[in-house]
Amino acid sequence: MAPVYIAIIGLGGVGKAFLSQLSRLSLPTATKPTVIFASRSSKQLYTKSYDAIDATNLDSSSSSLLSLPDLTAYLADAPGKVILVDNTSNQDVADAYPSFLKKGISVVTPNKKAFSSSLELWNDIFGSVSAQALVYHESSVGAGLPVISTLKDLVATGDQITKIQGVFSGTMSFLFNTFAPVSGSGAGKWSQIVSQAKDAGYTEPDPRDDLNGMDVARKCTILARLAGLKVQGPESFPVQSLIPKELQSAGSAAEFMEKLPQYDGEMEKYKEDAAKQGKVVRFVASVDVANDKVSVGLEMVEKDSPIAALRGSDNIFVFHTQRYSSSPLVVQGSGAGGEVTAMGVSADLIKAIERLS
Ligand SMILES: NC(=O)C1=CN([C@@H]2O[C@H](COP(=O)(O)OP(=O)(O)OC[C@H]3O[C@@H](n4cnc5c(N)ncnc54)[C@H](OP(=O)(O)O)[C@@H]3O)[C@@H](O)[C@H]2O)C=CC1
Ligand SMILES: N[C@@H](CC=O)C(=O)O
Ligand code: NA
Repeated sequence: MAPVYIAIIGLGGVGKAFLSQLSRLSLPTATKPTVIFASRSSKQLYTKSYDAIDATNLDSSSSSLLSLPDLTAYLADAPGKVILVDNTSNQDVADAYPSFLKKGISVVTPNKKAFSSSLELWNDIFGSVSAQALVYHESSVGAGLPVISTLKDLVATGDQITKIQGVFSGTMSFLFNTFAPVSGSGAGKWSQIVSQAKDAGYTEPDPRDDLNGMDVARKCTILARLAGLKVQGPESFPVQSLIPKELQSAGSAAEFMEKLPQYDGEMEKYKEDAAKQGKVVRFVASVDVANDKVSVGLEMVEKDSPIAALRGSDNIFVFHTQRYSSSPLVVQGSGAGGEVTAMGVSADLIKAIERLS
């Protein structure tokens, strides 16, 4: 059997957790993968002769930097099957998936960018998939929760999706569950809780990508496309941003975080408005397949609703389908963080290896 090689791009919160899970994967010895390439934004580690590398040594590496086309050529010439694990949120890497796939390199990733940008890129990616070049992206929605696989199974077995709704962001869930809990007055100011979410590894590399609603909009785009809607992209439907107007053009993420405390009052107002109605405010998403409508934004929800009952960084995905019409299929649990996201990536890797073997 040909050896299986892995190239890992991105060793941040998810990448590091993935690396530690990789050493414990339950696979037959003959199919155990060998890591031949690892990179961060300005470091790469590999050898010309495709030797096994120790990715934990990446920071002391002096390997010369390969461009994405050079990396594609390097991996395409490897003497075995190659799986690229993209643990970045980088658009350029995502844009290169069709080139990797066309060269027989499979892709496993939690990166949402490739699947939620233009429909053209989506079609190019899935048009480039073959028996030798697979794509798995479970953790791009709901981290390791079985959301993509469940939706694909429903569709592949002939069910009709009517609507998918819920809380699709670990960051937003944590923020509102902490800031506006069902009982009590909340555990701090909005900006402090945003910092906690960032420190816990729930946010995107730039937390503004969560707060502007785009992370949830990207997940909705992926789910909508898998459910059969031709959504053009995350900007083609209404998305509510929680970024204060005055900070929309703030420079760096650090600058944004520094100024955010000045606008804590805006979120207090939402909390108070909901409390006056005996409700709590939550960031809710809806992919209404039957009516071809997608929306993302704040809603006042009843305190005894399943959405209000979420804890920590939990997500909830409620699938209403033709089969699950009287009682929806619900997927719920921790929806962000390095370990649970890496679990989805590692499980995808196992599936890819099993299918390639
Ligand atoms: N964290 C979570 O809970 C979840 C994350 N995801 C997705 O997982 C991915 C990773 O998230 P996370 O680990 O939290 O993010 P981090 O910011 O912690 O890590 C990102 C990593 O990508 C590297 N990187 C960025 N651009 C490039 C590039 N062009 N070439 C090589 N490396 C690059 C960074 O390098 P450097 O170290 O040099 O900065 C860093 O190591 C994202 O797509 C995110 O949306 C999905 C579900 C949940
Ligand atoms: N930033 C995202 C990470 C997972 O996709 C979130 O908070 O859900
Ligand atoms: Na998932």
